[in-house]
Amino acid sequence: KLTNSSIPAIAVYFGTKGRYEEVNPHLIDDILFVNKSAVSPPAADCRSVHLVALIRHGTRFPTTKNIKKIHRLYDVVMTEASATDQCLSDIKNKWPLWYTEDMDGKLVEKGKDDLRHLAVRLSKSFPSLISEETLRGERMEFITSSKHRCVDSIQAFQEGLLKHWGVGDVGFRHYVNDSLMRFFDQCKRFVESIENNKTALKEVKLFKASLEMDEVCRRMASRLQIPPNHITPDLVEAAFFLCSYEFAIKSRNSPWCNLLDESDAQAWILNSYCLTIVLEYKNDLKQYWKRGYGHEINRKSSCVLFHDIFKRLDQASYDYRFGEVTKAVTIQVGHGETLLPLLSLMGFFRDETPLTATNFPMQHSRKFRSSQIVPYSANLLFVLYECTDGLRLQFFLNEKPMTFPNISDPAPLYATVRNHYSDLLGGCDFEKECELPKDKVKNTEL
Ligand SMILES: O=P(O)(O)O[C@H]1[C@H](OP(=O)(O)O)[C@@H](OP(=O)(O)O)[C@H](O)[C@@H](O)[C@H]1OP(=O)(O)O
Repeated sequence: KLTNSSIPAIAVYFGTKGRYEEVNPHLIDDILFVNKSAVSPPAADCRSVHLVALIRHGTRFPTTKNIKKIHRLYDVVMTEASATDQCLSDIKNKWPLWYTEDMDGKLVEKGKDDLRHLAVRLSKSFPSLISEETLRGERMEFITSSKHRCVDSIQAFQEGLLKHWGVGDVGFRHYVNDSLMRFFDQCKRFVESIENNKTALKEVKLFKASLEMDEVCRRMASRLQIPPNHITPDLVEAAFFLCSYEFAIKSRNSPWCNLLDESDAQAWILNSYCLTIVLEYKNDLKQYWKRGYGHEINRKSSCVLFHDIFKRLDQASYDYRFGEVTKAVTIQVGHGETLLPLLSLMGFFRDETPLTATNFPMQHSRKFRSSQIVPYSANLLFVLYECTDGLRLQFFLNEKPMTFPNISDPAPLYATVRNHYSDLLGGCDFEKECELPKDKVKNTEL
């Protein structure tokens, strides 16, 4: 078990490379703990009848792209750094470079545990829905993205349930559905205008060339005693990622973290030059412009998933009115890039001022903070309850109840939620939104 001193002070800033435990710190002491009052029905006369869970895969290795950057950083530090402090000596003498390119984003053992434990907690939270009986009655469905880390995650989730229920193999199945869980790959407009368009992330590029980032590079160069122009933003980021990966994968507070640790962090925060918060912002800029509010197509590419979720809720609500709810649970596993567009489409974590390269100093209290929203095994839950006055819907992010944007009731009537999203429900057509603009179609045809 980790003690507080083995948790890097900067772990809450790791963004999409952060541990789930950082957003739910009570899990550090008891990974199976469930806050019963947070997940209990909204009123005594309510009973849960349907649940849709959208889950990000668990802790994973770095992608090949980032493993290459880690190797470059290691080479520079080993050949050029001349500082004489303990931190550098630990890196040079005690830290073996163990990342290889074939690890490419695969799920790690801790990642399997993330999903096994989440499965147990969700079963404890919603015992009448996520139950052996529901499973045996074929009222539970498992859907995943085709990526190895997601398939391995859904299998770990199923293992967690079996162990919790104390039963042997029950012939769990899962369905791969990339149209739903990797909609971004199939949305031509997104691929053309964001993924393959160098200018789509220009704010990220500009921020990498900003004064803040420049200062961050200079500070790291001076810490290592390396000529300042030899430390690039990519290398500083590699050190940040290394600290986060070592911690998430191996639960180690590695010497790379000490390199980033600034005892005078508070003062630097005031100056906007704290290494960690600058790097956190850089990552949030990527998420914002690639998966969030930055470009409309980011959000709209998730229309297909949005409709699928409401189709399931509608079906449950229809069944409820005319008999018994047949399907009880859908568990869907995907990526950060599955969850963030959907959250943005639904209006969560929207800041009045867009995140840009130049307004970092005024974004300290921004809502769009990926560390809080999409750590490994992040999850969105839509839970439908039957209550005396009708069906009600509750939304949870990372097992904590959240209100829908502009609806104050924590568990509004399902009809109210449908009404709130009526424009999206009546439109938001994936095919239409994802069509290439006419001129682009011509270009590709030529
Ligand atoms: O910066 P990396 O290479 O880790 O980016 C990954 C994505 O990770 P994220 O930016 O969310 O931290 C990864 O998302 P995940 O939820 O599956 O971890 C994504 O699938 C992958 O394509 C990488 O994106 P990129 O296009 O290389 O930036």
